Parts: sequence; C-alpha cells; structure tokens
Amino acid sequence: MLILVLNSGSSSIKYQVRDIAGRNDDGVSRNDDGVSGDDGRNDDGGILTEGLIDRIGGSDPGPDAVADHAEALDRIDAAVSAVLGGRELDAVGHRVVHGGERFSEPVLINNEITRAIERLNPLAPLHNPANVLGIRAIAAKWPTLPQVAVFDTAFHRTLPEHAWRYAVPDELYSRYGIRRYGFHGTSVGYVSVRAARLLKIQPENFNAVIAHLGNGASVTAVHAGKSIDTSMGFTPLEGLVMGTRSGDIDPSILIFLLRQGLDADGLDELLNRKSGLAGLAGDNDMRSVVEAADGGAEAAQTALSIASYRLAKYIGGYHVAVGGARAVVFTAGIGENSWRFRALVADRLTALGISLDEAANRAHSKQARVISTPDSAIAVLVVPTDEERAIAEATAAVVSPG
Ligand SMILES: Nc1ncnc2c1ncn2[C@@H]1O[C@H](COP(=O)(O)OP(=O)(O)O)[C@@H](O)[C@H]1O
Ligand SMILES: CC(=O)OP(=O)(O)O
Ligand SMILES: [Mg+2]
Repeated sequence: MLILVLNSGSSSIKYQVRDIAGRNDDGVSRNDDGVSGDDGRNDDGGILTEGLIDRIGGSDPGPDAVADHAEALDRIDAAVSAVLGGRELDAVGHRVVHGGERFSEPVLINNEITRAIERLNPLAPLHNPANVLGIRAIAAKWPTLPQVAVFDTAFHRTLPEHAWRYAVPDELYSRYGIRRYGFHGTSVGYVSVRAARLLKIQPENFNAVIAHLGNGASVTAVHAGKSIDTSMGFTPLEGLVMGTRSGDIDPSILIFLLRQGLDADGLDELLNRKSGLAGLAGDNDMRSVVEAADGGAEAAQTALSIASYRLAKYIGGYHVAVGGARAVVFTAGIGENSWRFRALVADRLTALGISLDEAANRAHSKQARVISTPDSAIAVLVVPTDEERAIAEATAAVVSPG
C-alpha cells in the first residue's frame, strides 16, 4: 500500500512515500504499537522517497527559499510524481496538530472533517492552517484519493484531570473547551516505545521524561507508557522557550499589554512569532543561536541559558510526576542534533544524579543511543523521532482495517 505522508510543521514540511505492504513482504511485521524491531533500531524499509522542505517563510531569502506552504506542496508533487512512475498512491496521511475535544483517533477525511479541523485554526495558528491547505491541495489534485488525519493531540488523551484542567471557572472548559490538550503526541508516543526497547523495558512499564525539541518544543511526562502531563496546553504556545514562541509567561502580561492598546492579533504575533529564541537572540534557528553564542553574542548566550533552564525545571517536575523517571529522552531537530543544547540542559540536572558521557553526547549519529555515563542515576537518551512512519502506519490501518 503506497502512502504519502505530509507533516506540516510551522517552518517545514516533511514528506515521505512509504510502501506499507512492501515492508510486510520483506518479513518485517507491523506491531500493534506501530514500531517494528525490538531493539530501538530504526527500520527504514519501505520508504520510496522522502524529503524536507524547511525554512519556509524564513527571514533569509536564499536561492532555495520557499515562500509558503502552497509553494512547498508544488515541489513535493513534482518529486513524488517522479518516483511513482505510473503507480498510484493508495492514501495520504496528514499530521494534523490540533484535534480539539472531538478527535482522539486517526480519521478518514471528508469535507465536514476538513471544516472541523479548520475551525480549530485559532487554537494552532502556526499549524492547522498549513494542515488544511495540504488536505485541500491534495483533494483538488486527486479527488478520489483517501486522506487520513493523524492528530498530535491524540496521545495526550490519557492526561489526568489534575494535569489537563486549568484553575479557572468550569465554564471556560464547558463552553469553550479551554483545557490542556498537549501536542507532538505522535512523535512522543513513537519515541517512548523506542526508548523503552533500547533500555530493554516493556513500553507499558516505562516511566520517562521525553523532550521533543524542534522549532516547536514540548516535554512530556510518560508514566507506564502513557502521557500524564505535558508542557504545551490549550495551544502549542505554553511551556518551553521555542524558536519563535515565548512558552510560559505570566498571563497578566497579556492584560497589561491589552491595556496599553495592543489588540488580539498583535498579542498573537508577539507571542507566537516574535518571541522565543527569535525574540531573545534575533534568530529562531538553534544552529545560528549557538554560533552567535560561541562568537560572544550575549543575547544568544542569555537565550540558551533561559531555554535550557526552562526545560531543566520541567524535567525536574516531571521526574516527580512519573514517580521517578528511568530515562530523559531527547528527540526532534534540536534534541537529536544539538549536543550543545543537550549539555546545557544536563548541566542543570546534576541534582538528579544525571551525568552525560561527553564523547557520546558529541558523537554524530542517526541511531537511537544512550548518552549518559553508566553511573548516571537516570539514563539520558537521544532517540530520532519518525512521525512520518507512525502516521503512515496509522493511515494504512484506517484505510484498510484489520
Ligand atoms: N545540526 C543541528 N544542530 C543544532 N540544531 C539543529 C540542527 N539541525 C536542526 N536543528 C534545529 O532543529 C530545529 C528544527 O527542528 P524540527 O524538528 O525540524 O522542527 P519543526 O518540525 O518544528 O519545523 C531548528 O531550531 C534547527 O536549528
Ligand atoms: C505542535 C508544534 O509545535 O509542532 P512543530 O514543532 O512541528 O512546530
Ligand atoms: Mg516537527
């Protein structure tokens, strides 16, 4: 079964065409939890083509600059047509960031579902609009092709009420659905299973803190394999310091700024697009921020310090929430690639008895691996995420169940 997966992030679209049946023909079985192999190994079987179009709408207009998600989709269409060579796609699986209260499982998309996803746009302003654009572009091009939505929020449906409810009158929840939803769930669920297997722990017995650090960043407390708390909330703005998002701030700051004359759009722009690393250091890309910090730029050094401190505080809290984590796991763009940022975070966790193996932390690798010393009280892992794979398998299951 040929599945095209579209993963529209805020600054990038990752795409992949996977042959799900081909993988099974190769003798690799699909496990119930959607992760093949029991040793944390990355199994790349079945990928026909894949690509990443990043720095969409970025500030530096290079020769390969991509203006927006629509232009990115045109490029993807050309690349995919070239490898299909006359074969036809069986389905498209979309990463959809916000599923609201309604969607807790992957669903087959129709016009009504697309409109429901679109109605959630205000709750994920950097993401759902891009997701909807992708769904409509595919429907226009291949009107009969089944499309499936796989939601970032679904993995967090296990949050207990003390974690999902905000301390505000119930009307805000009952009338507007204001609660913690949590995001990056497809990634965190996948990474959690792989991390557990790497440590030879049954995934359903695994307690861990998982940090998904991309342009958007969140950290999740996993207890017995399930999400019990997570740093993103009603929208993907709460929690950690991100590329362009502030993460946690005192809500009174919004009230103060409203009274100063800033309107809702202005606040949205300020906190979702002009804050985080971009607001502190003038650049949303971790590579540039680390480079600037190394070059002596104080604003970049301060930005790294604030971001690593914020994450370390959450890790300490979630270690308590899960009743003692067996592992702290880093994943996504920054988590997988920035040894500098991992070291800054780990340096703040010595009170938990965490110690990094410096050489292992610095080593370049695409493999899931342990980067702590053997005597570290909690194992520290880098586990590459594979949202596309998880989405392809969920899509296949919806399109041809059983
Ligand atoms: N080699 C690297 N070193 C440091 N940071 C990196 C590296 N590669 C990617 N990143 C960072 O990863 C982030 C993007 O992560 P990604 O998971 O692709 O984000 P998203 O899916 O939200 O677009 C950016 O901040 C980028 O700078
Ligand atoms: C939910 C979210 O922030 O996603 P991303 O990290 O892809 O921007
Ligand atoms: Mg991402």
